[in-house]
Amino acid sequence: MTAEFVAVEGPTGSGKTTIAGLLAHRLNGWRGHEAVLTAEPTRSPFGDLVRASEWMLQGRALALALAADRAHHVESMIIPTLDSGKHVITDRYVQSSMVLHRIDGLEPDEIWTYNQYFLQCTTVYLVDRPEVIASRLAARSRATRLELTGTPQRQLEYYRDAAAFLAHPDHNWIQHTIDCYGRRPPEIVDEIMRLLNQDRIPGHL
Ligand SMILES: Nc1ncnc2c1ncn2[C@@H]1O[C@H](COP(=O)(O)OP(=O)(O)O)[C@@H](O)[C@H]1O
Ligand SMILES: Cc1cn([C@H]2C[C@H](O)[C@@H](COP(=O)(O)OP(=O)(O)O)O2)c(=O)[nH]c1=O
Repeated sequence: MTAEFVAVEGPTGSGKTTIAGLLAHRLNGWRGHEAVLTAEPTRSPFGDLVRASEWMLQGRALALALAADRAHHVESMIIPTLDSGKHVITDRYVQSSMVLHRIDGLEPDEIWTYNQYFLQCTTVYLVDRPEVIASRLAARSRATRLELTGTPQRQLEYYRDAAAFLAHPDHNWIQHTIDCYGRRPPEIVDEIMRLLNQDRIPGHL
């Protein structure tokens, strides 16, 4: 069995960071492989620069900057970690770009051209009621530019479009949508584990 590459996706405030952390813990040792948790934008100096530049970089410039950060992430961390036999769980990946840079004014086809060559993964989409997500965002002390621009409804809609796009036979990504409404994080992780156990996941292609 090869190590698995799993992305946790969903609107801001849907629980990605919480679930990705718990999932990495549960995947540690699964099928005999350790698990490594990572995130995008990366915690590298370049990822930090991109995150800090979100108010200045917009549209195409931001999408290209995130794609550069992702290229470095895939080449310098994700592939070597999978090659060393460890599962990789990332908090955000290609689908975040498909949603957030669309909110920032780009067409999906353009965003895809910047992302089409990246290593495919198994994607878990977290969805919840827009009002639940909105109430979590309202409780946050800080918001990024894109969080202030795109409503939870719009992010949910664009995530559905991204899932449909990547389900096309030309792309054929393995994707699961988890309805988190009224469920505690450990239950959500149980559901993800059940789905991963069911999959014949190609993992590191
Ligand atoms: N299933 C859940 N039920 C209740 N609260 C949750 C759940 N998942 C996450 N939260 C809480 O919602 C907030 C946003 O979660 P977070 O993981 O930061 O979301 P994201 O990374 O998608 O922005 C946090 O305060 C977290 O504790
Ligand atoms: C991965 C990714 C993130 N982003 C943005 C979304 C957020 O505003 C920011 C990440 O902020 P951060 O606070 O680090 O993460 P999160 O919102 O998941 O808790 O980067 C993009 O614009 N495009 C992308 O492809």
